[in-house]
Amino acid sequence: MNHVKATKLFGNLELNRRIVDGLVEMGFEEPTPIQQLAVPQVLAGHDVIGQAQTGTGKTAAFSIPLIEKLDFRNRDVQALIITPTRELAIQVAEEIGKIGRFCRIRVIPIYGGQSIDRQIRSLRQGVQVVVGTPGRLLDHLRRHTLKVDRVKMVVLDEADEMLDMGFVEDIEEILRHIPSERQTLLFSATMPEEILRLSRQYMTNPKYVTVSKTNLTVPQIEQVYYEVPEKYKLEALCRLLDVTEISQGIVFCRTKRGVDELVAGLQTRGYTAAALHGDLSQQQRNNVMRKFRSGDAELLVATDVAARGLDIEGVSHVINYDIPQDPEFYVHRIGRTGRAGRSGVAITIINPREYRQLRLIENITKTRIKREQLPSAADVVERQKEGIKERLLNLIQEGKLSYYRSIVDSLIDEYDAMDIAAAALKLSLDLEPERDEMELYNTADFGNTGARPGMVRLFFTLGRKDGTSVTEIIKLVADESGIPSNKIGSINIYENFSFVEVPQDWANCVMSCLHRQQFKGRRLFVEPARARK
Ligand SMILES: Nc1ncnc2c1ncn2[C@@H]1O[C@H](COP(=O)(O)OP(=O)(O)OP(=O)(O)O)[C@@H](O)[C@H]1O
Ligand SMILES: [Mg+2]
Repeated sequence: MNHVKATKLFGNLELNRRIVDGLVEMGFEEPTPIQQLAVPQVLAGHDVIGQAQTGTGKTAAFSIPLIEKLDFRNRDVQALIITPTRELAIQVAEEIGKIGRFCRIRVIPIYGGQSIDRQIRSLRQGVQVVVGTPGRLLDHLRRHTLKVDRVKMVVLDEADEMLDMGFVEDIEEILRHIPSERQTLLFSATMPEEILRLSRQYMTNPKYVTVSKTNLTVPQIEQVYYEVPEKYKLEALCRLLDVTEISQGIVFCRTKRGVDELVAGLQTRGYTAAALHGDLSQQQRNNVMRKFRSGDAELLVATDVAARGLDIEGVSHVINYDIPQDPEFYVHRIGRTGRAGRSGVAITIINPREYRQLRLIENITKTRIKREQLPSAADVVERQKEGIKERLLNLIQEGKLSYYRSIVDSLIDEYDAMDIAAAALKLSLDLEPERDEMELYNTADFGNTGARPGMVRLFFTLGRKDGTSVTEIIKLVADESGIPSNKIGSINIYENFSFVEVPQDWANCVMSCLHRQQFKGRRLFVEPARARK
C-alpha cells in the first residue's frame, strides 16, 4: 500500500494521522467524491445532507469526520448513528471500529433481538459512539441506560427511510433527548423532495452536499427485466439461475411469507438459498449474514430488510423476484451490487400487469431497464454443453492424461476418434449424479394420501428393488436432517418406492437436507410435487 500517497490524498482533508493509518489499513487510497465534499463540511461544524449513489463510500464520509471530532479521552457517548436495520447497525459499527482502530475508539452496535442486559453492561463500561436501530435506542433512552447529554453529533444513515412514515416518530423522540446544539448529518443515496423539505425541521442551516448525477443508480450496474406470467415466475428464476454465472446473489421478495415460500420452492428444485427477514430470530439472522458475507452461501432471499446499506463484496447479481413498490427501494436494492467501482447485474422479473410500475421506476431513477428474453430450455442445454466443453478444455490444458491417452491409443486404429471421444464423455457424465433418477415427492401438495394429521409423507423412488432397508432410511433421514429419529413416523418400502412420514414443519428441512446427500452413490433430488403416475 502506498502510504505516502494515501496520506497525501487523505491529508488534504487535514485528518488525524491515526485516522489516515486506519484508512490505509482498510485499503483506501484516496477519498471518494462524496468523502471529498462532505468531510470538510462536517469538520467545519455544519449540519450536512449528503447524497451520493449506492456503494460510493457514504459511511466513511460521515465516519471519518465523526471520529476526528471525538474526544478520545472522554468515555461519554459523543456520537449517535441511527440505521434502519440491525444488520446495517452492525456493519456501520464495524466500519467505524476499523477507521478508528488506531485511535482506540470505543463503538458498539445496539439493536433489538440482542440481550438488553448485555447492552446495558457494555454501555456502562463507557462507549464513545453508539450505532443503533430506533426501537432499541428508544428503549435505552426511556430506561436511562443510554446517556446522550454529551452527544455532539447525530447521523441518520439511510435518512430518507428514517424520516419516512415507519420511523419518523421514533426519530423525533430520540432527537428530543439530544442536546439541541448538536451537529446533525443525513446521508442516503435517495432524497425524495418531500423528505428533504421535512428534514430541515431537524437541522440548522444544513449544507446540501451531493455528488451530482442525473441518474440515481450506478452506471456499472447492468439493468434488465423479464416479463413472465405470474405463475411462471419461479420457473423463470430457476432458468435464469441455470444460465447465469452468479458468484453471489440477493433475491428480493415483497413479503416475509414470499421469502419463505421462494426458499422452499428453490430448495425443492435443488437450489440452496438462505432466507433473511424480520420474523427470524436474531441468532438466525446473524448466522445467515455470516454465511453470506463469508461467501459460504451463494443465494440470499430477503425482504427489503436487506435493501439498504449492506455492503457485501461478492454480490454479482441482484434479482427482484417481486418488483419493489417504491422506486427508491429499487435504487437501494440494486445498489447491493456494483459497489466501490465494481460491476454488477440487476434483474427484475415482472408480470404483465407490473409494466407500469417498471416505467415509473425508470422515470424516477432516470435510467433505462432493458427488456430481455428468458432463456429457453434449449439455452439451458446449450449452457450445459458450454460447461462441459469448458471442463474438457481445462483438463486438456492441465495435461496429466498419459494413462487415458494409452487407452485411446489402443483403440484409435480400429475406431473413429470422434466416436471414442463421444463415448468417453458419455461414460464420464453417466458417472455423475443424475438429477432425475431419484426423486422425492412431497405429498402435502397433492392431497391427502393417508398421512396422519400434521404429518407429511415424503416419497423416494428408492425401493426394495434397490435393496433399501428401513434402518438405512431412518438413519439417512435422521442423521442428515437433524430430525430426532423418534419423530420419524411410519416407513414403508415397496417394490419401486418408499416413503417416510415426518411432521409437517420438518418437511422442508428434511427435503432440503436429503437432496444434498449422496445415497447409494447417487444424489437424491427433490422434485416439485407432481402426481405419481
Ligand atoms: N475511499 C475509499 N477507497 C476505497 N474504497 C472505499 C472508500 N470509501 C469506501 N470504500 C468502500 O466502498 C464500499 C461501499 O461503501 P459504503 O458502504 O460506505 O457505501 P454507501 O455509499 O454507504 O452505499 P449505500 O447507499 O448502499 O449505503 C465499502 O466496501 C467501502 O469499504
Ligand atoms: Mg451506506
